[in-house]
Amino acid sequence: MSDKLKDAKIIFVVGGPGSGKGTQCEKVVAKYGYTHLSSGDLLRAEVGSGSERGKQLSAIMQRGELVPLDTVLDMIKEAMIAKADVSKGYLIDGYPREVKQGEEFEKKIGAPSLLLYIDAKAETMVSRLMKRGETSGRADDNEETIKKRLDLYYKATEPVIAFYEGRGIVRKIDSEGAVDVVFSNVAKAIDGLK
Ligand SMILES: Nc1nc2c(ncn2[C@@H]2O[C@H](COP(=O)(O)OP(=O)(O)OP(=O)(O)O)[C@@H](O)[C@H]2O)c(=O)[nH]1
Ligand SMILES: Nc1ccn([C@@H]2O[C@H](COP(=O)(O)OP(=O)(O)O)[C@@H](O)[C@H]2O)c(=O)n1
Ligand SMILES: [Mg+2]
Repeated sequence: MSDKLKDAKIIFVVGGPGSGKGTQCEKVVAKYGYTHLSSGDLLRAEVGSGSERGKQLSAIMQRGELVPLDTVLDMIKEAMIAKADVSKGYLIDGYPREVKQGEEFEKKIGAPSLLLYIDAKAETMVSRLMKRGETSGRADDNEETIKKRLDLYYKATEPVIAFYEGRGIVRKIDSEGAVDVVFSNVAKAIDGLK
């Protein structure tokens, strides 16, 4: 465990591609002042830098596959440490993607006190992502990659939720409705934290 992050309050935000994780995290930042770290955004920033590592990441992400665990975890940890002195807590969005990622996070950083499970139907997620793809500029917001991201989500990421359910820290949030309705339930889950 890292000293600087020893007592940090950590919330994992998990859900399928396009379920609305980023949308809800923005609202949590506005209301609670938490630090939002989207693993996908961190990776896209590395791709955008044009570095050699970014080029390798870009290819993996375009295929809808997972980048190596250590790469993502190091990026998250670095970003957390950079905010350690001012942060009230962290929203870790889009991580863990598989049980092993969660285990490594806990070894290197710390344990989450809550897992927000943002849940929407597959067809809802696909249609949101197709719509977002019209303007997002994201190379992975296309039909073929969306399908792979979804498949991988059900195979690798859903077991993460079951893993943390065993610890009683999962709060399932139905995200089929309007953004503000979803957020009222997210806020209830966070208010329940002590
Ligand atoms: N109707 C409705 N649309 C939403 C809601 N949340 C998000 N959206 C839309 O769905 C799309 C995806 O939302 P994001 O917040 O980017 O989803 P994400 O889970 O971060 O997706 P990834 O970054 O692909 O993992 C966006 O274009 C949003 O406008 C919601 O609660 N209700
Ligand atoms: N922890 C993570 C997060 C993202 N990624 C990669 O980054 C891509 C985009 O992640 P994201 O969280 O922004 O979006 P979704 O795939 O959840 O819609 C994923 O499809 C993976 O290729 C990863 O490998 N590991
Ligand atoms: Mg996102």
